[in-house]
Amino acid sequence: MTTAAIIVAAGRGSRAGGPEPKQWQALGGVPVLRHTLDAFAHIGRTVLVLHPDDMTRGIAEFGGEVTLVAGGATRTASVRAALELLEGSGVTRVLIQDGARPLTSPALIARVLAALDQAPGAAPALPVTDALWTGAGGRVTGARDREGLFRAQTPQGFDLAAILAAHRSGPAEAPDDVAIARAAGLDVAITEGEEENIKITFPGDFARAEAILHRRKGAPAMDVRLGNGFDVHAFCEGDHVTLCGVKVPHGRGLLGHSDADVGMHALTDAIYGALAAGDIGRHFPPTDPQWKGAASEIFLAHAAALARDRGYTLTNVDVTLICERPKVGPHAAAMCAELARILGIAPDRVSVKATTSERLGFTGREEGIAAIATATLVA
Ligand SMILES: Nc1ccn([C@@H]2O[C@H](COP(=O)(O)OP(=O)(O)OP(=O)(O)O)[C@@H](O)[C@H]2O)c(=O)n1
Ligand SMILES: C[C@](O)(CO)[C@H](O)COP(=O)(O)O
Repeated sequence: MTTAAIIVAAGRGSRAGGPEPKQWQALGGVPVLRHTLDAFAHIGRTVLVLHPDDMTRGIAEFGGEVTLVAGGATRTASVRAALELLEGSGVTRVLIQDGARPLTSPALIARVLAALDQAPGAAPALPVTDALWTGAGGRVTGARDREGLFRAQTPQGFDLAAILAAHRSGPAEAPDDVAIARAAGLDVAITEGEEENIKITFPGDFARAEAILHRRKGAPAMDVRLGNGFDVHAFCEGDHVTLCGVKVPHGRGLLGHSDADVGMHALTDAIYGALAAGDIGRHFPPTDPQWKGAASEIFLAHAAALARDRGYTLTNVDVTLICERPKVGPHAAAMCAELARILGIAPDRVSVKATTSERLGFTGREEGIAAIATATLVA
């Protein structure tokens, strides 16, 4: 019996976002695909299916260890390309794996292979344990029986001749290869899947996968990130300043492209910093006229949403405003409440305080206000 792994990685990862398709993004310092290939290295022969645009990179990074083939417009077409390539190669069975599932364990692969000895198809799955509802318009409209329902995973293993024939005669598109196999009447055994055998699908899955990797390496599961931010705005003509979302009466205003909320800007940068996601200017360029006079709440809400999307919880933030005047103390509680509202966290996780610079420097000369901020994110 000669087995080959087929790793399909020709998708564009549109739901995961990021600067490049998810299979190329870093996980534990190397591309997601590196982990997936390593998990199947012991199988001996691997066919890696890549998007035509990625072939040059694929040859450079993995050319020496796998057979490369260009994928199609759908996952089904990508699998088919690899199956056709393997026909007549001497391979008798295949394990078809999502490139975006980097944490598949040797034990799970062994279970699929063992089940393949008894059936022409075998695939890992986990029973549905949560209650199942139907819903519409944000309301529960009914319930479904979860008995006998499973969440499908990969690798899905098959007799090569049987699954190739099923693909040739089957639907052009299907959710997975088990669906293709079943449409052709093949018997598919269910083997035990694993909660950690996740497919990277959404942005937050990267943080989940990182946490699993850390735990497997014996490192603490918790990913704690700290970011800092600093900002300065000069005084100008005006009758108030906006600080941490609160309008504070003052004999001067603050100069800036947006509403010049120096405290909120420092905090926004602290969150971007913790995420290693650049700074406020990268996400909201000052050259873009649409941000002229904008409420800084937009920037802070964006940074908080980015943190949530990546799977982080904002555990606390701390802002220090540096100015001689206006006096911040009487407004600090309102500022904390406003920041907490925008961030979607409890007010007791938000601190706003102020200090003077003892009349030294530009803040001491009352030429402007400076702010520093810290944010902690945990996944
Ligand atoms: N034309 C395609 C589409 C998907 N895949 C692969 O199939 C696996 C599972 O698909 P999915 O998670 O849906 O990946 P994408 O199609 O890349 O993601 P999205 O739907 O978010 O764009 C991935 O490893 C993906 O690269 C593929 O090889 N060829
Ligand atoms: C094949 C698969 O991974 C089984 O769970 C899945 O069907 C493919 O991914 P998608 O997110 O459904 O496109």
